[in-house]
Amino acid sequence: MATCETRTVPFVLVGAGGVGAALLEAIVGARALHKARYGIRFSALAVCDSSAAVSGADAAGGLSDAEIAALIAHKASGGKLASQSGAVVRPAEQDASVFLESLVDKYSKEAPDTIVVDCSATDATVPALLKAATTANMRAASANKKPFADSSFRNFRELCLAPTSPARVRYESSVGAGLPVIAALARVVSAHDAVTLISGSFSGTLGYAGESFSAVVGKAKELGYTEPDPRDDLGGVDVARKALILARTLGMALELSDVVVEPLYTPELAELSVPDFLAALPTLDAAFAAKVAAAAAEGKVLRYAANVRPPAADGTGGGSLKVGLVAVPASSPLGTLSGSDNLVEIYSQWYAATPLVLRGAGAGAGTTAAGVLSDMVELANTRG
Ligand SMILES: NC(=O)C1=CN([C@@H]2O[C@H](COP(=O)(O)OP(=O)(O)OC[C@H]3O[C@@H](n4cnc5c(N)ncnc54)[C@H](OP(=O)(O)O)[C@@H]3O)[C@@H](O)[C@H]2O)C=CC1
Ligand SMILES: N[C@@H](CC=O)C(=O)O
Repeated sequence: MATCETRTVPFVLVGAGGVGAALLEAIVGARALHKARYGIRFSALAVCDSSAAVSGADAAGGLSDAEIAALIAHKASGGKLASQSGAVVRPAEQDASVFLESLVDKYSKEAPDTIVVDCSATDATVPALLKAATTANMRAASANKKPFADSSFRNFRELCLAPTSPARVRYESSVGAGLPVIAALARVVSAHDAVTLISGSFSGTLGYAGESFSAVVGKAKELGYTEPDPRDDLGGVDVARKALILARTLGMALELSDVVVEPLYTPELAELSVPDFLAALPTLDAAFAAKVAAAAAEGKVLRYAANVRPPAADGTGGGSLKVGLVAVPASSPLGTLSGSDNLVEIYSQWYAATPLVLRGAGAGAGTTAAGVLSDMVELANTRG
């Protein structure tokens, strides 16, 4: 019987919170499948949190599965990686982006086919991801939206739209978590099927928007759906980033400031710290409940919806991005969403009367990590 050699695929993980830990767990759980089906074994060369990087030294130069399990337990108990023995601690005065870029630089020399995986929620990863996207055999996968929605379309173009990029950079979980939204859109784009509209609900947290406001936000936070800073969710910025990422994937040269955003909280609350902000949320309950009741009186429900409208095929109109609260019929596709479900409808030349629809869990550490892992397998399988 022929034996299939197993190829080691090294990676560096930035971010060891809910999604990062779920990813490590999923990688260890998928070892037998990855070996049998793809002939690969992922090896964690380093894992970073906001304080430090820990690296491994098993036969493939990575963390052993026992070390990964201990790291996950340490993070779950609220620990910092800086307290782990052998950790490379980021000096307090060093900018996080410099620390991460120099780490990626080191591995670009020691293990040139490393995949840099971003499961953090910081834009400090931009230089590290750009380095991975533009260095010989390196690759990048990200659940983090910020680098893809940052202030420079130029960065996005270098990360995702350069001719070599589709095989080098994946950011599937940045929109709709594990739902293959970017993959579906990329196929539509590659077939020159002009997209006329992308619409739906792109927030797991705000999918709950029909119930008691503060209780629902608290529940979403407990379930790990909210951003590390939940004001990003409630201010609409998280959905705006997702809309922008979809627009940029279509090639639209837009910035976050081009998105028309309707926040769900008042400007005074924006000034508060996160704990004070969460404590103040019940003050919004009565006004929100009144909106829910007004919609219900017309057989409607409230949803936080997004619309990405590209310019018309004849070049007229600059295109528009809009996210905000809408009242929709309770029986409509958007109206029947529940829990953390997302709905993404893509209208195009070939999906004109009936859109291409992706619907399902749009938040949660497990499904988000699954999307990242699938990105990593694709990157490992598409080496030049
Ligand atoms: N949760 C979800 O449902 C989804 C999340 N995402 C995205 O996934 C990402 C992670 O989300 P989640 O796991 O829930 O968030 P968490 O807050 O649980 O984890 C974030 C992690 O990033 C680390 N981090 C912060 N700054 C840095 C830095 N400078 N260098 C290295 N690591 C850093 C944190 O470190 P420390 O532990 O020290 O604080 C933490 O480990 C986010 O970008 C989010 O938008 C995408 C889709 C769905
Ligand atoms: N905070 C986000 C997480 C996924 O992107 C959400 O609620 O959808």
